[in-house]
Amino acid sequence: MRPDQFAPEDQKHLLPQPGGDLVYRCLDCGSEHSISELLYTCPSCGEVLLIEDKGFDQLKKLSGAQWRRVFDLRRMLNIPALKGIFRYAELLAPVIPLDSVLYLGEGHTPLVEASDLLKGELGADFCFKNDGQNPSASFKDRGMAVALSYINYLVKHQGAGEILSVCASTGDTSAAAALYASYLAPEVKSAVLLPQGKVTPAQLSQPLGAGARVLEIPGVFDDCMKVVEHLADNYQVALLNSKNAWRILGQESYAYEVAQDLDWDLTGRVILVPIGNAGNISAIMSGFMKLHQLGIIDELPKVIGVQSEHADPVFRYYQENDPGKRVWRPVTVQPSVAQAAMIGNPVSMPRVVELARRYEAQAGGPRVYVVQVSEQEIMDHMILANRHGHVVCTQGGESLAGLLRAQAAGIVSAGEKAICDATAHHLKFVGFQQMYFENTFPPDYGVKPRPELVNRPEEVLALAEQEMPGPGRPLSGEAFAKFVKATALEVAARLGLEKR
Ligand SMILES: N[C@@H](CCOP(=O)(O)O)C(=O)O
Repeated sequence: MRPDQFAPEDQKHLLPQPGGDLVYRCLDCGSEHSISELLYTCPSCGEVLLIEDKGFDQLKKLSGAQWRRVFDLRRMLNIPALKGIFRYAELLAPVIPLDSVLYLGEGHTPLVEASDLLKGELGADFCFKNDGQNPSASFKDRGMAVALSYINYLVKHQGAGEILSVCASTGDTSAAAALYASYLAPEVKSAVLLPQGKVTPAQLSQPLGAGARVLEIPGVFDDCMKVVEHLADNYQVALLNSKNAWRILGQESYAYEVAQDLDWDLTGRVILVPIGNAGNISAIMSGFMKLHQLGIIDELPKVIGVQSEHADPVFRYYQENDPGKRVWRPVTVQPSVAQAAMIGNPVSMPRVVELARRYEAQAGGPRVYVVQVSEQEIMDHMILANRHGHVVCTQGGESLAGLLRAQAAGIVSAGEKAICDATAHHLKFVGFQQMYFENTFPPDYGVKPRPELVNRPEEVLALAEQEMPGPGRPLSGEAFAKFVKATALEVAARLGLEKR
């Protein structure tokens, strides 16, 4: 619909107006810094930042019901800038005018209900939110849409010159960063740093295809991240990891979409999200808190972070119940099938600690948990989900495995319903499925296939005394008819088909 087709009283708030009073706020010393330049850490104390809207209370001029109506009506608009996550512009980055919004089709990924059979088998009530259905096939596109829209705004309206964006990545961030940056060529160029051999072939192909400089570094993601942080501290580059607080704003849209798709009713809902660099869980908590503060939702859902036992620093941190006694200790990661989350020193840990504290204060009690799962559980649950109609990556398997652990631990109770985050597209991680089906996992993963979950192609290649077609050697006439009949007979026998 066009804006002029809406009722006059609805037109007033239909199109977001540039506004807000955004500042970087340091999570440690509390100092405030202008957003006129790109900052990643506090110039006063070096801690990570969040972007805060000092004008947020102005949004309370509309009631929760009015905001719900605005966001619901915007669904009907055919304005590209509002088709994606900027539908929630006032909550994300209201300083960015619509003419600078970069929309590549991100957001509004589906909530897919688990089948009754799968729910019954697992004894759990849940759906997946398929964030693999974003343009570069992961949730990172949400964050990039805001970070690159802001860069676009700086270039278009603030006279910023050429920008080189950099990021470290386990595969998804680099794919998203390269894609969004390439849309803004030639003003924006992109370089990505990858831990050599620790990114799947599909993920490696993505930044290459988008024309980014791809630099492979020895070590793991944490090593690449340190190099990128050094670059950002010492050179003219735009850092696109979630250390960049604009990324966090974009990823809050996950929470807004979940709430909207559930008709803004989060009663008895539980959110399961894998933790890697910890930007996503930070964003999700922040997003739900904003909705709650504006009266758009009445209840804050439980948020459960999930980590593999091969990369579990956040889980370990929260093992200590007494907040005063918790000690942050990065870990050395082991090979993990949840490769996107194979991170031992997440840059957003200070955000997690602070936002979880605020979340629970706002909710009036415990609402944030972290559970740990095994590599075996991740693989088993990814495959189990996928053979019940889902398109779930290893991180999605991690979310589902986390749900079952959370149920066993009494964190999720009967009657509660979970939303499991499938963070990326399954096809990025098919190598792990193949290793499972072929039983070729290197021992350090600790994964053995469950026979009932294994699936292998069967060859129907050579039939006795039957001429078969080959590449560049098609059959024709009588020979082709005989081939079709003989092969169909063989297939029917293997499938146990009865003749009509
Ligand atoms: N899993 C990530 C790691 C970097 O995360 P970010 O959200 O801080 O960019 C990836 O895909 O690279």
